Amino acid sequence: MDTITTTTLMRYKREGRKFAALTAYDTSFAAAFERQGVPVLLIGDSLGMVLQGHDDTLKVTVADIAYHTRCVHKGAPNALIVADMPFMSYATPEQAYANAAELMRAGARMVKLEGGDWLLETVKGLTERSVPVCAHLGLTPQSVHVFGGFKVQGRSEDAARAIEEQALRLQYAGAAMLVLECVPSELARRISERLSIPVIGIGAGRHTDGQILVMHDLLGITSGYIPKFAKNYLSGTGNIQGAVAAFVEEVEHGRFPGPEHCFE
Ligand SMILES: Nc1nc(=O)c2c([nH]1)NC[C@@H]1CN(c3ccc(C(=O)N[C@@H](CCC(=O)O)C(=O)O)cc3)CN21
Ligand SMILES: CC(C)C(=O)C(=O)O
Ligand SMILES: [Mg+2]
Repeated sequence: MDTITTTTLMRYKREGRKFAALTAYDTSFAAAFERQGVPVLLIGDSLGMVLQGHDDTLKVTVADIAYHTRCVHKGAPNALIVADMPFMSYATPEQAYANAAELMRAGARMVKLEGGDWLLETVKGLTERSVPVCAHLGLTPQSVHVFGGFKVQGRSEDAARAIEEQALRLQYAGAAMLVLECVPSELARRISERLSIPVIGIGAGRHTDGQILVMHDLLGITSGYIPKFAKNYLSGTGNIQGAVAAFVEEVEHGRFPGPEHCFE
């Protein structure tokens, strides 16, 4: 795989070429994902749930993400490696700068932050200081206790408009990419059309530029409640390489997600 940069993804977007993304936490899976042509790998703070067994993502530390970023970096030298900034690690711009530096030194090439307008100064400041930023709107799991559960966001007209306007302002502040999680498909379609930066969806319908899944959901080994947007690709293929290849293929051809994985 050629080295993937934000320029590559901007070109995919202009060409209308859909792309796959996966979470990754270790060298061996990262290498397998890169080999199957997954251009974007996220060291997600979902690791607090799928690796550490917590019931939310709030207990994850910068050291945890840095450790797993080092592991993924070794396995996937060419993928665009995005590291989640954990809960409260970007509460002020200064904290964000120090913690983003640690993740970049661990091998990240972009950091992801959850939130809207309150983050505009931080996004601008990080970008000016040479750290590419991916914004994350909609169901932002670090806010689960504010939302009162992992609930679809942007269902009302007002809430949808607020998310759309925040997406535009985040792009204007310098965000290089956007993750939209658990929002109605129509809202995600509108935002993906209005933004020039790549938009990656999870539970956000089929019209975003990219699609991301937590790798454990792709392999069907998530314990407990499985989100509606997840799809087990291992059951249909029988081996991990085949599962990843099937996911990439379905995303690139617009066959994933299907209506059963979306919120209307
Ligand atoms: N295995 C796993 N997959 C994920 O996608 C994921 C994690 N863990 N951990 C971190 C966050 C938490 N996420 C979640 C967790 C649950 C739902 C969920 O239960 N959603 C309901 C929506 C209910 C509604 O408001 O209609 C669903 O039916 O999927 C969504 C996202 C996404 N992330
Ligand atoms: C689900 C993705 C977008 C994420 O933020 C994570 O894995 O932590
Ligand atoms: Mg996350």
